[in-house]
Amino acid sequence: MQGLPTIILVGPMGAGKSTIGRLLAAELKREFFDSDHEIEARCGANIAWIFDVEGERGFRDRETLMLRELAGREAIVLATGGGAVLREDNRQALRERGTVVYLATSVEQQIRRTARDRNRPLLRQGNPEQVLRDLFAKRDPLYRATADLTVRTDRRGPKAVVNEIIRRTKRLSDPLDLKA
Ligand SMILES: Nc1ncnc2c1ncn2[C@@H]1O[C@H](COP(=O)(O)OP(=O)(O)O)[C@@H](O)[C@H]1O
Ligand SMILES: O=C(O)C1=C[C@@H](OP(=O)(O)O)[C@@H](O)[C@H](O)C1
Ligand SMILES: [Mg+2]
Repeated sequence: MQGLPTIILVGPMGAGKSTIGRLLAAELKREFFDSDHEIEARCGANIAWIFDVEGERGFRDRETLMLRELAGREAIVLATGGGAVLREDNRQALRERGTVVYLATSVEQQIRRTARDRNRPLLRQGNPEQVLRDLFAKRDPLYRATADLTVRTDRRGPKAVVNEIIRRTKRLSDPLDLKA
């Protein structure tokens, strides 16, 4: 086996994609990319500003271009934003280019983990709990349809989640390695 293919993390806000992606890349000695950070760097503005000025549609167009570009890189770890699975084009690009891992978590944990962050514009309109529940209903089937495997992140810390991702992605790439 030539090592693991690119690992792509999908899932809702506060599931831990950015945090776990960075740790996973360090553990695997891979380059790490976070599509939101790359969009911000290229645009010279933060996500909240892009939503304010260009609307969600403008952000999604930037996201689609960035995902296509990043998914083309070899053997990286890629953390996506929570809405990356909304467009069929995105889902296809992610599925084609790597092992996709759905980081799943409870709405209660999402609320705790996102409470202090001001850079998630979707959580600044209306009641965050209701917004997160509505997004879950719409997006959970899309995360499942895109992902090769699902890992829960609500009941353990990032390091334990990283270890489970490594163990399960190895098994996917090399099913006959019974030690994995
Ligand atoms: N498994 C976890 N256990 C505890 N806290 C976590 C876990 N994963 C992420 N966090 C914390 O939750 C917050 C949001 O995580 P983040 O990586 O930004 O999520 P995402 O990129 O999926 O929106 C951060 O403060 C992070 O430290
Ligand atoms: O769920 C979403 O639609 C979004 C999630 C955010 O990323 P995180 O999931 O990393 O918070 C960011 O891309 C943007 O605010 C939109
Ligand atoms: Mg993130």
